[in-house]
Amino acid sequence: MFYTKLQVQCNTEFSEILMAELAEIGFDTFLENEDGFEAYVEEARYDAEALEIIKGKYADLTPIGFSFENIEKKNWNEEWEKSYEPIIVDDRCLIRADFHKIEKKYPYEIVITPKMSFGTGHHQTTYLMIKNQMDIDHKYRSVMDAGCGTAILSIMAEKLGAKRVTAFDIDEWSVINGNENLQINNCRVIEIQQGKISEVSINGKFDIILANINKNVLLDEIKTYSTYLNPLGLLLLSGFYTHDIDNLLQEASKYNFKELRRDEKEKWACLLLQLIGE
Ligand SMILES: C[S@@+](CC[C@H](N)C(=O)[O-])C[C@H]1O[C@@H](n2cnc3c(N)ncnc32)[C@H](O)[C@@H]1O
Repeated sequence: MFYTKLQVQCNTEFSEILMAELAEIGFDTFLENEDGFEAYVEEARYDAEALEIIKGKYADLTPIGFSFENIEKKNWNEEWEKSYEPIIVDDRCLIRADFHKIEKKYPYEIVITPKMSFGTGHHQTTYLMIKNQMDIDHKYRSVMDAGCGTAILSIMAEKLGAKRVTAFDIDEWSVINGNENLQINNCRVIEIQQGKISEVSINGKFDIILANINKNVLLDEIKTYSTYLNPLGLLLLSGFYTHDIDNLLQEASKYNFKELRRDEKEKWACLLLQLIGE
């Protein structure tokens, strides 16, 4: 069997939406790389016309490049594994796929099977979230993971001692892939739902909310996060650039958040906020 491998060159802000569009036309594995991402589809399901429609839809919004090659299935796993490197966050957490050999033990280890869901640790924002989570006391805390992708942050939360994690994502692939990853990592306290915060079922309040989504969704939802946090609860945000920090802080200040810490990696930002009294 042959697969078509498509290399998509695009601005990182468009990766997520383009992956979703390609998933609609049969692509089922996505891997981010320096230029954008790789997408794979069985050759028989490759639909050049549908791809042209997607190209046309985004042509005026952003420059996008597509190049493709056909790969035989026997080489396909090899190809995919070659381009998926393990990640070490801060010398404390190893994020790897199950086919990677473990060469050194780290205090934390997360196994992620990368499919189409965002969140393998390769993106700066996931890296920043994991790094900052490791400095937050999660023991016996209740945690919300908004926009969970592969559920990588939920898995980290459980490994750090969280007593319950409510995770959700608008993307149904995230629920499927997230649950696979929960199994591989022997997680017990995480529940994943599909939908936005206003659509999923949420019980009680939380000590920590993790939200790595994007600037616009965060600006819209900061108010809602404040209603789900216990007093002095923590909100860890990423998915936006350093130049968006002031905008987010201004919105957060309307709902009694104060900044505890900021971090950045290659222009991507991460903010740790705390809900203070009225
Ligand atoms: C930047 S990825 C982060 C994934 C993962 N949490 C991580 O840190 O790697 C953002 C995720 O949020 C999801 N998403 C986008 N808008 C959302 C919304 N309004 N509510 C919930 N999830 C959303 C996307 O489907 C995507 O999986």
